[in-house]
Amino acid sequence: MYSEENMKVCKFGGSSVKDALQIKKIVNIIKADEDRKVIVVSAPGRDEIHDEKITDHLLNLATNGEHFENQKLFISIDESKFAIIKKFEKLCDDLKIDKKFIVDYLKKDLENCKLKGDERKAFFLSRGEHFNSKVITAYMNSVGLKTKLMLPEEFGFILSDCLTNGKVNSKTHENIQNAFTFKENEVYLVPGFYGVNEKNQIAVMSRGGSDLTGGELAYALDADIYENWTDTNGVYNVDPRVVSEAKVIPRLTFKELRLLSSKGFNVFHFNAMLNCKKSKIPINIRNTNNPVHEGTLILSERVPMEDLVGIAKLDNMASIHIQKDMLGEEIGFSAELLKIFGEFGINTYHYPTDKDDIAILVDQEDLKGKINNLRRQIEKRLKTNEVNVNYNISILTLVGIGLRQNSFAIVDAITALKEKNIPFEMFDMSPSKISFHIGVSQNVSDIALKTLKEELL
Ligand SMILES: Nc1ncnc2c1ncn2[C@@H]1O[C@H](COP(=O)(O)OP(=O)(O)O)[C@@H](O)[C@H]1O
Ligand SMILES: N[C@@H](CC(=O)OP(=O)(O)O)C(=O)O
Repeated sequence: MYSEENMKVCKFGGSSVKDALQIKKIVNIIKADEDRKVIVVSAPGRDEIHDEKITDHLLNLATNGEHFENQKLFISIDESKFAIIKKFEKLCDDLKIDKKFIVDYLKKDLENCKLKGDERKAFFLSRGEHFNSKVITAYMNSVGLKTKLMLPEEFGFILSDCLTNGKVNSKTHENIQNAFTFKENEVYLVPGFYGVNEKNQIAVMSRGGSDLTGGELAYALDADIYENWTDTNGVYNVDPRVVSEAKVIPRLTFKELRLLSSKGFNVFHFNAMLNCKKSKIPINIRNTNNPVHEGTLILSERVPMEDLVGIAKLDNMASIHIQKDMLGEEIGFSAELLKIFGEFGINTYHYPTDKDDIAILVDQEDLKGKINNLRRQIEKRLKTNEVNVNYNISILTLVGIGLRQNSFAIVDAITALKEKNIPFEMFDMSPSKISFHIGVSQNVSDIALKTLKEELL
C-alpha cells in the first residue's frame, strides 16, 4: 500500500518523452511502482527525424532565427514552427488523445504572442514542457492511471532574478507543500524547467532545468528518493560518446557528481543535487530504455574503493593570460580583475596565478562580441603589460573522494600523457583535494581522455 513516507519523485528527460514509444515506456515505469507519485517531464528531445530538441526550435522562433544561425545551422523560423506543431500533432495521434485541445492552444501561443524581449523568450522556451505535460497527463488518464496535472503557474513554482535564467525562490517550497497534499490516490504530473516570477510572468531556469524542478520537488516534499530517468544506464566514468569502453559508476557522492557535471558530464544539471544533498535525499540516475538496470546512486557518502571515479571533459574553453610585473603583490588586483569579468557577464572557471602572471579560464562562447572591450577595460583599469587569449582549450577534470588519501593518481595521469607525448597547457588541484584539472589543446583532448581512462580507471 502506498504511504507518503516512501514517495518517489521521478524526472523523465527529453530523451524519455521524445515520442509515443518513449512515453509508453515511462508510463510502464510509473505503473511498476506505486510510490512513484510525483512525475516531472521535459519537452520532447531529439528524435530520429529531428536533430534538434523542441526547446531549441522554440528558442529559434523566439529569437527570429538567431539561435540556430549562431550555431551555423540554417533552420528557418518557419521550419522550426512546423517541427514543433508536427511533433505535438504526431504525439497526440500516436497516443490516441484529443489533438484539437492541445494543438489549437499551442498554435495560439506561438502565433498570437505579443510579448517582447526576455518575456517572449521565456514564454516560448516554456511551451515544450507545458504542452508535453498536457499530452502525457491526457495519455496517462486514458490508460487508467489517475493523473493530476500540476502547472507551475498554478501552484506557484516561483523564480526570481531573471526571466531566462531564474533562480528558485524559497516561497516555492511552501507552495509545493500546500498544493501536493496526496489526499486523492493520484499521480501528480509537473512540467519541468519553468515557473513564474512574482508578477506571474512565465520564467525559465537554465538549460537542462527540468532536473532542477525534480530536485526542488524532492526536497520540498521530503521524497524517499529522486529518480532521474534518462537514456543511459547511469553516470559513466567518462563520456560514453567519446570513449566506447566507458563503464557505469554504481555509487557517487553528491560532491563528486557536482564536480563532474559542472565540468562536462551533462547527464545531470550540476545544481540539481544541492537541496537533495542538504536533506540527504538519494538521487538515482536510471535508463528509461533499460529499467532493470540499477543505474547510479548518488549519496552523501560512499566507501572509496578507488582513487578516481570519473574523468570529465569540457571543450571550447579559452585562457586569458594577463601579465603585469608584481601583480601578485598588488592587493585587490585579482578582485578587480574578476569584477571586470562579472561586469561583462562572463563566468570564470579557474585562475592559476603567479608573481607576475594570472590566467583566467572562461567558456569561449562567453567572449563572443565582448573580447575587445573586455581587453580594453582590463588594460585601462589594471594597467597590465599584456593580455593574450588562447582559444580551443579542453579541461579534463579527474574526480574521486579517494584522492584525499592518495593523491599520487596525479603522477600517474601526468606520466600517461607524457608517454603518449600529449602536452598539457595547465594543471591545477582543487582545494577540496578530490579533483584536479589538466588543460590540453582541444585537438588532442579526445585522445587525452581515452589515455587517462585506460591508465587510471
Ligand atoms: N559521463 C556521462 N555519463 C552518462 N551520460 C553522459 C555522460 N557525459 C555525457 N553524457 C550524455 O548525457 C546524455 C543524457 O543527458 P540528456 O541528453 O540531457 O538527457 P535527458 O534527455 O534525459 O535530459 C547521455 O545520452 C550522454 O550522451
Ligand atoms: N527542455 C529544457 C529543459 C530540460 O531539462 O531538458 P532535458 O531534460 O531534455 O535536458 C532544455 O532543453 O533545456
